[in-house]
Amino acid sequence: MTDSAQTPPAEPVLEFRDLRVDFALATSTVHAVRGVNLSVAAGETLAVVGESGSGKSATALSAMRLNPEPPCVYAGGQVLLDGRDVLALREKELRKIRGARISMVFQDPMTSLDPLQRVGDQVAEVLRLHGDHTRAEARRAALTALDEVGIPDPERRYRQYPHELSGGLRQRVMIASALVARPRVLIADEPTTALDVTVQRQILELLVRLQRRHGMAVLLITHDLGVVAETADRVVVMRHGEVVETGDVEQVFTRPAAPYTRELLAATPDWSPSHDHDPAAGDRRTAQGVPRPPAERRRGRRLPHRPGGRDVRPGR
Ligand SMILES: Nc1ncnc2c1ncn2[C@@H]1O[C@H](COP(=O)(O)OP(=O)(O)OP(=O)(O)O)[C@@H](O)[C@H]1O
Repeated sequence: MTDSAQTPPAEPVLEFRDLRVDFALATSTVHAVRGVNLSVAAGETLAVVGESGSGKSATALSAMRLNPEPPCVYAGGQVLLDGRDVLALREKELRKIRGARISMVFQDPMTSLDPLQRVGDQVAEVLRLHGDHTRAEARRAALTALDEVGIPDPERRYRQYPHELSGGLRQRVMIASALVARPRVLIADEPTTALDVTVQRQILELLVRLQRRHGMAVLLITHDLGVVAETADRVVVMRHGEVVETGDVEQVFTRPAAPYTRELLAATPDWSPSHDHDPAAGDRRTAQGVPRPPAERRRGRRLPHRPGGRDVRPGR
């Protein structure tokens, strides 16, 4: 979320170099990621879009070496986090960086939160795992994190279990635990897909705010081109495990170079953020969570209005 016109490109925090990821199945091998190169700098949001099965999640999970092995085989390339190849680290070293230097928010917090543990303790545990925090310090930091992600009455919520929270609050808890250790990189894989309309918007606004405040590098995986237009600095378009196009969001959306990007944009004629939302009209575009951007973003990033058409989730 930088102004790329004014700020020179910063050093990448996370860099994928010719990454190749295979899934070795019983009768065949899926070449899920076929030589992907991309990088994200501090304070930057890079969106990854593409049809279902194009290798977005397999790429993102590689940044934490989280693809299940087997069947996953890292068949080539590097994933450099602050210059160190994550794929060459031992499990013990990986545990140190996961959650501390790089963390991830998934689509469904119910699968990531422990149903039997109080949510506040789950946030505090990240610090207990990674730092030399006392129990009291970790608790205080967790309360601050819950407050920062906009959870009202954090003292009370701290003691609750995941099932006692709404989907939106659970996603906020996930974001709090992803960010409590102040990672350099946040990976958000369809972070709002499971949420309802207004909550989607709130969560995206929250991510934008936190990203700006902490200057993290954000890798955002989404099917929603409206979200990309509003929140990302650059975009990578993937297809069949390869990057087909990459560039500044405005440039890619207004002057797409690859035929596939043009198809993707044509299949989603309503991605422009310049529409007004009318919930009564059942606006599917907004139903996928286009956040209302801060004023300066609206000024800087207004993209051409494309009247008509319905939003189609590419590849879905
Ligand atoms: N754990 C796995 N085991 C076997 N195959 C997998 C596994 N994970 C991914 N794949 C395969 O790798 C390819 C890329 O999948 P990936 O999940 O990265 O796509 P995606 O672009 O993130 O899709 P979606 O948008 O639907 O999440 C697909 O063919 C998928 O079936």
